[in-house]
Amino acid sequence: MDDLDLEKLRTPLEMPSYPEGFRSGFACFVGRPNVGKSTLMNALVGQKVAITSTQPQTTRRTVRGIVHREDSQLIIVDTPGLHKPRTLLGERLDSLVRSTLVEVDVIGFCVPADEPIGRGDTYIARELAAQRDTPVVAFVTKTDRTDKAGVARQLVAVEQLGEWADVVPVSAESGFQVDTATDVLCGHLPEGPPLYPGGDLTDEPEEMLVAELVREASLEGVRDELPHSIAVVVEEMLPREDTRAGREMIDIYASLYVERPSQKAIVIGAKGARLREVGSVARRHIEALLGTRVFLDLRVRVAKDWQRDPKQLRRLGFDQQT
Ligand SMILES: Nc1nc2c(ncn2[C@@H]2O[C@H](COP(=O)(O)OP(=O)(O)OP(=O)(O)O)[C@@H](O)[C@H]2O)c(=O)[nH]1
Repeated sequence: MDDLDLEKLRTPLEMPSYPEGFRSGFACFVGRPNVGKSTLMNALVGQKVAITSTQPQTTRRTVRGIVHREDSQLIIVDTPGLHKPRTLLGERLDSLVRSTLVEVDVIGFCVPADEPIGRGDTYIARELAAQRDTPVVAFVTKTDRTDKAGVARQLVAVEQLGEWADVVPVSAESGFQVDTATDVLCGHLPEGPPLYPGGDLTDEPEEMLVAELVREASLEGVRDELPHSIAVVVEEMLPREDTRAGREMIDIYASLYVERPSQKAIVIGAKGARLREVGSVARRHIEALLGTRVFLDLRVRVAKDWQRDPKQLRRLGFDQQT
């Protein structure tokens, strides 16, 4: 698991030259679960680097997406939804979010256009008011889900929630204002050289991205309580020659951890049908990500109550988040 040390990452790359007035720095999106933070980050970066799901609270990791512009470089840190902690895992996520907030250059506060503002939003707005030194841009997300009047009403409501550097309506789905969102965030970055090489879209290790794609596939269509109980660990990624096709391929061995035997049965499905489906969906996404053929071996294991057990959390890679 990635320990977030933005200061270390601020060390500029040895770049031969970069335009005068170049801006670079870090942004993060906050908002209650399911408001579209990960989807917005993916839209800005132009590639799927954070997993998204219709289930709330699916984002557990800090994934960085990098947006490259002629005149700026925006590094996006994806945070889990800021929410009141319920489990040990929840507490660790919350402290991760808080430590991220003070280290970034600009914060994007997401509120969906199609839902009334609720207690979750006002709770977060209050937390953000405490970040006086970091500019906050409020994004009214998912504008495609309502009409113009609805968006306008939400813009006014969000204005009244706090003091924002800007308020920007955006739809990651239709692409509406996605470029503007980048412009506005980049406008709040300090002047400085690029921090990452040109082509990189994320600095997340490949194993982590692969694990997230498996987890995303495993969440499709499962009941509400299961998503929080699944963790995925990639055990091995072994490149080898595909002798029949005469090109490289990768064998990937991954474990899906659940908390109880009953959950294991759900994930595997009747005669293994669900797990096979999860494997084939995940494999397609992983092949697209890695640009090579993949053999994917998935095992489902039970790690009893891992969300509440510090030792299990450590084993599953959640220890460095605090
Ligand atoms: N129609 C529409 N749906 C969207 C848009 N952005 C996100 N969604 C959907 O909203 C759901 C939640 O999106 P996520 O990006 O996972 O939300 P999140 O805020 O990162 O969620 P957590 O990980 O729970 O914090 C998914 O089903 C997305 O497809 C949008 O612009 N338009």
